[in-house]
Amino acid sequence: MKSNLFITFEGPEGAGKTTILTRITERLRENNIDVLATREPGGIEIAEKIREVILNPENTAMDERTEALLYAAARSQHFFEKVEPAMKAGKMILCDRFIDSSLAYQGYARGIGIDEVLSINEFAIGKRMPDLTILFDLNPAVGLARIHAHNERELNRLDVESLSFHEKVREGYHEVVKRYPNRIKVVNADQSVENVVEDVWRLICESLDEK
Ligand SMILES: Nc1ncnc2c1ncn2[C@@H]1O[C@H](COP(=O)(O)OP(=O)(O)OP(=O)(O)O)[C@@H](O)[C@H]1O
Ligand SMILES: Cc1cn([C@H]2C[C@H](O)[C@@H](COP(=O)(O)O)O2)c(=O)[nH]c1=O
Repeated sequence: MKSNLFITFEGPEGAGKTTILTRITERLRENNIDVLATREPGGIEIAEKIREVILNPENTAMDERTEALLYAAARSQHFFEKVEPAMKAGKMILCDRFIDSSLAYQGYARGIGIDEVLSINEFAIGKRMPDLTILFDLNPAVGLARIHAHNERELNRLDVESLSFHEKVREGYHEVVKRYPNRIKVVNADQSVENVVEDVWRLICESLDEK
């Protein structure tokens, strides 16, 4: 069975993407599937440097178009340096965020426009889209409360946006789902970690069966 699927995890802050990605990676490896787990923005040196610029809370003057272009630049470097070669080597890719984050955050919530942000991303990565995207759907207030309660990482420039911004991000994701109903599968992220892992595992197995 071919297992070199490109799978992305999407959703608002604190939805559990990183937690579940780690658990699913372990389970895939136990099943002898060769997996590359990576993240955006970042995943390689140049893109991690761009991440520091985008997410630094001191960069309050950053224009929203600059922000969208920096995410697209980091994506281009990460995709061609790391993701595509790994896919060609037969690996399954699990990527924590990808293009749909840009469509929801910059395109919809920032108000640049989903089509406009799509077009700069088409310049960055061509028409390469994931085989499967899992949207971790959650009330953003719940996700933000998780981040504040656990206090595991510093808050970044996007985390500290208003609750209404994060509510728009969620709406933005649902607009993006309407555009790509076959690719994006929605999971209820407001349940136990175990239940979310099982829902995500089932979706990945279904995609593998279809391949
Ligand atoms: N299903 C869950 N129920 C309760 N808490 C959870 C659940 N999933 C993850 N968490 C906790 O919520 C916090 C955020 O989780 P995680 O970092 O995985 O989210 P994320 O979606 O990757 O967030 P971000 O995009 O903001 O980095 C962590 O402390 C994690 O332990
Ligand atoms: C890829 C991408 C990300 N973002 C935002 C979403 C988050 O607020 C941060 C990344 O932080 P995380 O802890 O790694 O989830 O960046 C965005 O606005 N647009 C994008 O394309």
